[in-house]
Amino acid sequence: MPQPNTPLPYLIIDFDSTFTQVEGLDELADIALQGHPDREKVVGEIRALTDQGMSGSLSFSESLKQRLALLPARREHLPLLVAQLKGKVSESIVRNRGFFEQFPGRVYIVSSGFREFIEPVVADFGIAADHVLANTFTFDATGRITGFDPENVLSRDGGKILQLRELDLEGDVYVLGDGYTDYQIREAGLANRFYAFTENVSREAVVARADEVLPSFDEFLYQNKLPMTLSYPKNRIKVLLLENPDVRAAELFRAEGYQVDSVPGGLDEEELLERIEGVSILGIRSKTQVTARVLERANRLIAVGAFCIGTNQIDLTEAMKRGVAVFNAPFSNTRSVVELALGEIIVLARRIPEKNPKMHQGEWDKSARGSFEIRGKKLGIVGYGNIGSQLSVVAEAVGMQVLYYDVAEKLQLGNAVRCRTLQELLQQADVVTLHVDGRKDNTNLIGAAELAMMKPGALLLNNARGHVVDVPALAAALRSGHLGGAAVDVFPYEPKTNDEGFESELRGLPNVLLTPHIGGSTAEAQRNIAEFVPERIMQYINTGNTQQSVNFPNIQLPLQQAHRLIHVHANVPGVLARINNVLAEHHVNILGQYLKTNEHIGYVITDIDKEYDQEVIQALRAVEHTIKFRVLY
Ligand SMILES: NC(=O)c1ccc[n+]([C@@H]2O[C@H](COP(=O)([O-])OP(=O)(O)OC[C@H]3O[C@@H](n4cnc5c(N)ncnc54)[C@H](O)[C@@H]3O)[C@@H](O)[C@H]2O)c1
Ligand SMILES: O=C(O)CC[C@@H](O)C(=O)O
Repeated sequence: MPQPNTPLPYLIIDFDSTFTQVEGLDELADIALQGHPDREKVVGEIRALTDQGMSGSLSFSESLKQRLALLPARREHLPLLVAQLKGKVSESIVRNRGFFEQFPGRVYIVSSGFREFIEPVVADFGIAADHVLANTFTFDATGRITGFDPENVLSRDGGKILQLRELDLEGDVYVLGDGYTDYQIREAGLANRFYAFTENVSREAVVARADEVLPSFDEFLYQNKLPMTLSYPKNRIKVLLLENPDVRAAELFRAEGYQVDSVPGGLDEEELLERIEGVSILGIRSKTQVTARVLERANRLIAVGAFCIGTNQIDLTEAMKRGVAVFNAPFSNTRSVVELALGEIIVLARRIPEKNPKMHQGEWDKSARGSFEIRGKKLGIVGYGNIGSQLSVVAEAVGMQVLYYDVAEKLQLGNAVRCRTLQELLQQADVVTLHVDGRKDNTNLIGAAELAMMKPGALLLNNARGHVVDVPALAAALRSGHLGGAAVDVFPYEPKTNDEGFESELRGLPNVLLTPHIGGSTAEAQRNIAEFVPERIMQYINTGNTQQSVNFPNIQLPLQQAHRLIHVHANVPGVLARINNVLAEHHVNILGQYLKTNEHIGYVITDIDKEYDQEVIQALRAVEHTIKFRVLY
């Protein structure tokens, strides 16, 4: 690791809920009370006492005394506790193990917890026993923990202050902790700074007094320009989620340590322009337009997540040219759309959109007129991609004969028959269903001429994109009775929120089923999407893997013991050579490298074998035609 530029201050680090994610005594209570009939009640009481002691509402020594009195713990419980705590060290501390191993002499663990479990946990990080200042248990002859050594200064109120006085450290002292007793060291003038560590727990009273708040240890290292494993603290990564993706998405981003902001509904361009600065990850669905103007304003944007299939709402080329990777969920809601389409075919074939409102108005209209079975009927699928081809299988299973038309060569599933032209399909199908993508060229793919080619009484479904169908022409074909019905889920203009009204020429027409773009709106699909998209984005941020990005060259380089650099540049000759010259000039050896280009950009992942210094980084950033450069770890 590179050396810090200035002498390192002494770091006084609390153990419970700071070095580890949990309170040692709470964990011990859990172990000691296994099988105890009042386990939950007693553990709850112990936790409450811990909290009161930490926030300063109960004196520390009183809190400790009362907790130990409630605890039927024994010496033989301690190895179990240590093993448990080793698995619960705070994630950012684990991540920066190298820092502790490099500077063990500058770190003290000062804790009101107990040496018996602290010492073995921190030893794994190179922190020696004489840098652990903590209480010690007392035991009776049978091995039961009876209390604590009252001679130890840390068992008293203000114990940490007394301990720091005894230590008498020379030079700067910084305290990192989650409790009031940690802050007291600074208050007593024994530390230059107090950092409230909130990765595991955040106490209002403590945060209010802190010089700085640390959502992670990375943030401390970053602020103090100290060597760290990540190049950038995750808590500085801001996520903006629009259009209500499933809550799981925010949960996953938060669990990764990112800051998450959500705005229900969509934002129009002006509103998004106001919100986009400083955002690293933007999450949208089908409504939000990510335009060139938005991308220009997006000064920190790393990735856009489309929490849906369609990405026609995003200026993909502009995003690519600005080094912003876009990810979507290409098949998380496929099945939901297929099920909706199948339901719609049956519902239209039975003229339910007419019969259902009549029933609600008290009208009994029992008749078979215009109603038919779908068995044996011809289903024409336009766009035989993920949705189209899956619908093909399901429709055959209920006895339909499938025809399909696709501009690309596609694997023909089951007994489906390929049509060589759209016209061929339109002329034969009893039901036409659209599943083409939302590319601009597909605007008005189905207009008056195409509708006229359809069989009299045929049905049309559009669950793809609103602009694919010429809506006035469709309305005319329905009004004239040429078409027997239609189901439409997507519209050229869709309301921004549920508070906005819906206007369309299709309203009130016979046998027309209108739905508010809910093809993919099922619990299963939304959950799948909310897991799929954040996973892809986090993989990109953490490893550079762009597999399944819709606008970046797809690269995956296996992880290895190395430092990883990623570089996005304009696709002009010689950039890779220049990157490698910089590395060679700085005697940096390349362990692995993968470059892939497309018509606009080149994307290269480089693994190097040794510590990089700021000079190499600056030189790489300065390589001509660089769009984005990031050091991952
Ligand atoms: N209603 C909803 O809620 C909802 C949900 C999911 C997806 N969608 C939309 O459904 C559509 C299909 O999704 P998918 O996942 O199957 O996409 P996909 O990319 O897998 O398939 C689209 C297919 O359409 C073909 N195609 C494109 N233009 C064509 C044309 N003019 N004629 C014939 N074939 C053409 C492509 O070659 C491709 O095979 C997309 O527009 C998507 O945005 C809507
Ligand atoms: O949920 C959405 O907003 C869009 C759903 C669908 O059109 C998609 O593209 O996946």
